[in-house]
This record gives sequence, structure tokens and C-alpha cells, in this order.
Amino acid sequence: MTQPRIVVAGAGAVGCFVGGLLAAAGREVVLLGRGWLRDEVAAHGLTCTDFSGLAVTAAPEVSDDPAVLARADIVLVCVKSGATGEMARLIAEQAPMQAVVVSLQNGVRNVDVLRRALPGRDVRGGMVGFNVVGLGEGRFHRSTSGEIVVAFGDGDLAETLEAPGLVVEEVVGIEAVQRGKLILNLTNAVNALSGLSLHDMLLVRGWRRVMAAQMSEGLAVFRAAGLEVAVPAKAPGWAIPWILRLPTGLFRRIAAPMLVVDPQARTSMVADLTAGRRTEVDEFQGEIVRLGGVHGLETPVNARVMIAIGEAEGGRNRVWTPEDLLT
Ligand SMILES: NC(=O)C1=CN([C@@H]2O[C@H](COP(=O)(O)OP(=O)(O)OC[C@H]3O[C@@H](n4cnc5c(N)ncnc54)[C@H](OP(=O)(O)O)[C@@H]3O)[C@@H](O)[C@H]2O)C=CC1
Ligand SMILES: CC(C)(CO)C(=O)C(=O)O
Repeated sequence: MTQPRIVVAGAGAVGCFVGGLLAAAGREVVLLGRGWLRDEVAAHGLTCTDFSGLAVTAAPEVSDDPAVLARADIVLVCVKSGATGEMARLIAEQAPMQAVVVSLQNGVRNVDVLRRALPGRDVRGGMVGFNVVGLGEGRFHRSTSGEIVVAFGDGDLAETLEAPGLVVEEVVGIEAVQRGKLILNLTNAVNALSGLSLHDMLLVRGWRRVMAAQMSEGLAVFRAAGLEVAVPAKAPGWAIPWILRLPTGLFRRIAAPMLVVDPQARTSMVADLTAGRRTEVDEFQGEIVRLGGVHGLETPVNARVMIAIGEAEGGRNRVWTPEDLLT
């Protein structure tokens, strides 16, 4: 594919960062987002920064008109999971049949939702391994390290999506990687309930025990279901709960790379709760609880975290302690 046109379908934190780096590298990129994004970028331009000092500016086209999908060779789906159905409908109506549709979302069901609405099209899963926060005034900041992984297929998708600052790998078996990411995403809700930054939460053993308990339940459920899990982390998936349960002094020494995050970094679920939006807790904890039910496994910590986030979505500002969630 020579100079393909890339449309980011749902440009928020991830979409603007990825689209911004691609545009800065000279790719033809259109950001399909809401009116606020168009106004922000018109007023301030688009700036992508990261924890390592990367700083690029870009000037991609920004639109809130789904008709821009008609120009896509590649569609990067970057909406939250609850909006996938609606975005799939817009892609079906507007995008050319031959456009490759790539989900860069968390959760393990978005690709199925897209494929059901887009029969006969090349729809691929993906996984974004880093955290991005929107800082306002057209600024999007990557606050952790990590790569993008996309499903292997025809063409040279990974190469097309690579740019300075953006490492993209193509793999066979993206489903296992997405399940592994879901295990990590169980942290999103804990981070929101803790009220702390990711860095500070990781230094509290009680919150790490909640993270570990959820992950152990999740890994057990996938094992019982006979589903492979490839956790995108430096340590093997089975070892992460064990590392998280260590006393803080030892954890600091053994898990030093986990603590290399911006001091203010928070997971994407925090942004949803702050903005009063529906979160992806049903796609993360809900997935584990449902699959546990099918295979006769108890998942009490994931279930309690779901209740806690449900209350927060409903506007109840109860303060949860790790002990509330573990017992
Ligand atoms: N942020 C992060 O660090 C990471 C996020 N992810 C995953 O990536 C996905 C996207 O997350 P994130 O970027 O944080 O989400 P955001 O909410 O920041 O961005 C999605 C944007 O898409 C907009 N949108 C939704 N529907 C439409 C539509 N029909 N037309 C135009 N715009 C639309 C949303 O607007 P509105 O809110 O008004 O609907 C929102 O601005 C999620 O699955 C998330 O879990 C993965 C790795 C890291
Ligand atoms: C923080 C991270 C990278 C993992 O939980 C994430 O995926 C998110 O914020 O949604």
C-alpha cells in the first residue's frame, strides 16, 4: 500500500496520539472525532508528548463528519467499547469495502462486534500497550512505555503504522495478546477506585493485592476456558500477581520497570469517571465474571470491583479501601 489514507475512527486519547505521530511522520491522516477536538486542534494544533521527552506537533485534518470514512484505506477504530456498535455502523455505511479496519481498543469483543457489522471486510484486532492522557488544548501525552501489536494479515500493516516514537508489531494469535491486555486492564478500575496516580497506587501493597487477586481470578478463568493468554509485560503473566503481592520494599526493587511511569499517569477509566461517562468495567471485570460463571469458578474480587465502579458511574462517591474489595 503506497501512502494509504488513514482515518482514526473515534479520536480521543489513543486516536489522537497514534494519529498525531503518524501525521507528523508524513502519513495522510484524518481524525474523526467530536466537535470539541476539531475546535481544540484549530485553536492550538495537535501536540504529542511522552514520558521519555518525545514532543511532536502535527496538523492532521480533523472532522466530526463520518463521511470522511469514505476516503479511508485504513480505519483505526479508537472509540471506547460501548461506542463500537455505532462506529461499526458508520464504517459499514461510509468506508470502502477494501479498507482495512483495525481495532486499537481494549477488551476482547470489539473485533467480533466490528466483524458482525462488516461482513466480507478485513477486520483485525490490535492492542495498544501504552497509556495516553488528553491534557487539553490539543495536547496528548503518553505516560508509559509499550508497543502496538496488530493481527498478522495481507499487506504491510505494521510497517505502515510505524512512525518515529511508535513501534508496531504484527503477530499471529492477537486474541491471546488481547486477553493478556485484559488481565492488565483489570487495573484500570482499581486505579480509579484508589483515587491515586498509577505510580502512587503501585506503592500501596493493599491496592497491589487487589490487582493481584483480580489478575489471579482472570488467569484462572481463561485457563479453565482453555484460552491462551499472552500478557504484554516484561514478566510472564503467571508471575505478575506474585510480584504484586510482595512487600513494598522488595516490590520496588524487583518491579522497578513497572514504576517507570509519569508521576501523574492514571488509567483511561479515570478519564471516563471524571467526565461522567460509562466506563469499560463490563468489558474488563465483566468478562472475567461472566466467563467464571460459565466454568463454575468464583470471581469475588472482580465482582466487587464491578459493583464499586457501578456505584461510581451512578454518581455515588463512596471511598473504597483495598480491604473492602478483598473481603
Ligand atoms: N487511553 C489509554 O491510555 C488507552 C486506551 N485504550 C483503549 O482504547 C480505546 C479508546 O480509549 P481512549 O482513547 O482513552 O478513549 P477516548 O474516550 O479518549 O476517545 C474516544 C473518542 O471517540 C469519540 N467518539 C465516540 N463515538 C464517536 C463517533 N461516532 N464519532 C466521532 N467520535 C466518536 C469519543 O467522544 P465521546 O466521548 O463524546 O463519545 C471520544 O472523544 C478504549 O477501548 C480504551 O480502553 C488502550 C490503551 C490505552
Ligand atoms: C494503563 C493501561 C496501559 C493498562 O491498564 C491502559 O490500557 C489504559 O489506561 O486503558
